[in-house]
Amino acid sequence: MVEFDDTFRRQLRELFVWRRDVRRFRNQALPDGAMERLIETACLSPSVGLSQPWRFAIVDDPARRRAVIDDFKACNADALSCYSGERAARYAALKLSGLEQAPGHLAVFADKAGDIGHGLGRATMPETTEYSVVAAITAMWLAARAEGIGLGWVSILSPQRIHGLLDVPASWKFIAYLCIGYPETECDQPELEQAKWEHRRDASEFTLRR
Ligand SMILES: Cc1cc2c(cc1C)N(C[C@H](O)[C@H](O)[C@H](O)COP(=O)(O)O)c1[nH]c(=O)[nH]c(=O)c1N2
Repeated sequence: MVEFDDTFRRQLRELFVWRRDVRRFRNQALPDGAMERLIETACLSPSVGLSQPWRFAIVDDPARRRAVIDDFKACNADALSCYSGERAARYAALKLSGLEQAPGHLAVFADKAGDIGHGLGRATMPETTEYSVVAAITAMWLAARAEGIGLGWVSILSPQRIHGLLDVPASWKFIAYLCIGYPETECDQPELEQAKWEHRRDASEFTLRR
């Protein structure tokens, strides 16, 4: 039995406050085993029916990394073309991935065909497979920050192209591409808020009582 005290709870709260989506990385390699440790922690996450549907591809191959960066550039140019005027100028000024600098590249998938868990909880809500993988990514995000390691989620990518260029099983659905490394700076405010793209709102704005 483990008990958590007030000091721990305060620190845990600080961890939530200081976790950031990181796009700017220092030129410093990750220590040996860090990526594997983060994956192990992610695998402690809840999953529907204990299905453990998370699948990981550590991307070290320079040609594959380059292809991911090229895909990001193409998708980001397409995204920019959807905005106009001042919003387009703001979008163009944002840094939306640290793919070029991050020492660690990790693609995360959900196995839609795995029979671990025997289908429990998924019959009426098959999307709970993907939800479980997102829960694991959130755990990894926080575990990384607790070690001073930054994680940045890149979704400005073509799932089909990423799937193809990483040559993973057909049943794996692409969920996230993560950049992992040491952040240039630490901050308690989201970068998109600093850039005045969007601001954080109070929890009461998102909560109904019924
Ligand atoms: C599913 C999903 C997908 C993305 C993101 C997040 C999540 C949850 N975020 C990061 C996102 O912009 C960031 O979380 C918010 O701006 C809040 O900032 P903090 O995470 O609190 O620093 C993100 N950021 C970015 O620069 N490029 C991207 O492609 C994405 N994609």
